[in-house]
Amino acid sequence: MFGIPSAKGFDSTLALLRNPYGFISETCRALDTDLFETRILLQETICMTGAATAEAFYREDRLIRAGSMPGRIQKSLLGEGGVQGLDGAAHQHRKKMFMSLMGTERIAALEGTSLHMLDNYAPDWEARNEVVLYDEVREMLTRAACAWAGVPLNEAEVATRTAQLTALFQDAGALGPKHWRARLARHRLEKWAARLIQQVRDGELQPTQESALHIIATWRDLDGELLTPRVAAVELLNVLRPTVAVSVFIVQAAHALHRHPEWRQKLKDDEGQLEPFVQEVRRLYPFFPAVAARVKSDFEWRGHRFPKGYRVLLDLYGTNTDARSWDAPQEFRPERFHDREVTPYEFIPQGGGDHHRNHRCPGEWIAISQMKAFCSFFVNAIDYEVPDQDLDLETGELPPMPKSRFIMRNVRPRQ
Ligand code: HEM
Repeated sequence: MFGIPSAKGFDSTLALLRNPYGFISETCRALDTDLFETRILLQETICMTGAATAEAFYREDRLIRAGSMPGRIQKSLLGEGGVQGLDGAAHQHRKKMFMSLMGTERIAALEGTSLHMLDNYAPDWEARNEVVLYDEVREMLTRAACAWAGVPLNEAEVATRTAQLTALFQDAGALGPKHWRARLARHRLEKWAARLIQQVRDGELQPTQESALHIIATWRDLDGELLTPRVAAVELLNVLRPTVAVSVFIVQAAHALHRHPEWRQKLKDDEGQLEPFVQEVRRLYPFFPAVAARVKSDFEWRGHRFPKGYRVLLDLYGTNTDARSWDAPQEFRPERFHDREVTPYEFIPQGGGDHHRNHRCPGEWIAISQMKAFCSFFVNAIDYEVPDQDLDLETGELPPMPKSRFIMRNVRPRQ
């Protein structure tokens, strides 16, 4: 049996914070390995990258999620008691609730709602000299997500809920006041969402049967009990927050269209190119750096010993850009998806493995369909200019966005 190689130094927390998308893969390359041991937040941690390690990571009989997330991420981004921290039968049962929201018709309904929003917003964009795309899309997706989920949202609330839902994914990983802003946003959103759940249970609100609000408010866990209002609130936010977060992918897609203008014409000529284009954005633009689990009991993998209780981090970004799986991995080449079946372990921007059995993101179809709808709108429905601005991705931020948030000027309908 071989020991797992160790990273230099006593603790790698700072190195990871400084370089969240490169630390694991670069350390692996330096050590000529695909996994190594270190300490993160003073805890023994095994970091891994690449498709083979992803396959090992999604062995849920060996690696569990309970207690794997740092408390500060739970108190801001994820909330407590939600599906992310469940294991085994309890996880699979709760996951059914999310998967039941993802039927083809429901995904199409959300896409239709967003397209309707775009039609409503476009005349206003035309009337203004400039628009900041990220701000517009976040607000549109807040409206669309709430409408689709059966959540009432009056006009006076839109700006506040948009800002709060954004704080959950944009400020959670930050240090200092931004992080506290995310925690405050979570506190307020959970109170709001718990009240909605209670109103449905009391018959004061009657969202449609297929809406997320109805399904979550009436879901029963394996013990036959309704979710507590607080846990149901966490799960409702597990639908609203990430749907608004798709705005990041949409801005990244607009950025890719700008940096690779030849793709505008390709997308116009052939809508079959939309899917490879958005898949390449999801592969190459950084979003979530890694996911975490914990070793359930000692096991061996390829001769390496994984001791019980160790935290394990799987490098998502490094796996999506691993030269062992992808030719010229740092080049933007949507055509690589034309004739390629990807395994559930080499292309993992939203986690890997099986959607039903593992913790893989149930929202992948939403992300893909929303990105396609917005890209199609950008190339077929409007013309716009992209004025000089700082379009470098701000890698000190999680997720990285262009500093300018992508300004569009002189938006007009396509003739
Ligand atoms: C913005 C684009 C999105 C990204 C980058 C993203 C990313 C992720 C990642 C990395 C995971 C963890 C996978 C793992 O632990 O193995 C995850 C899980 C999850 N995502 Fe997403 N996601 C996105 C959109 C969505 C959407 C639109 C929804 C729902 C409407 C959603 C709901 C969830 C839920 C409920 C989980 C927990 C699943 C489980 O623990 O079984 N996500 N997502």
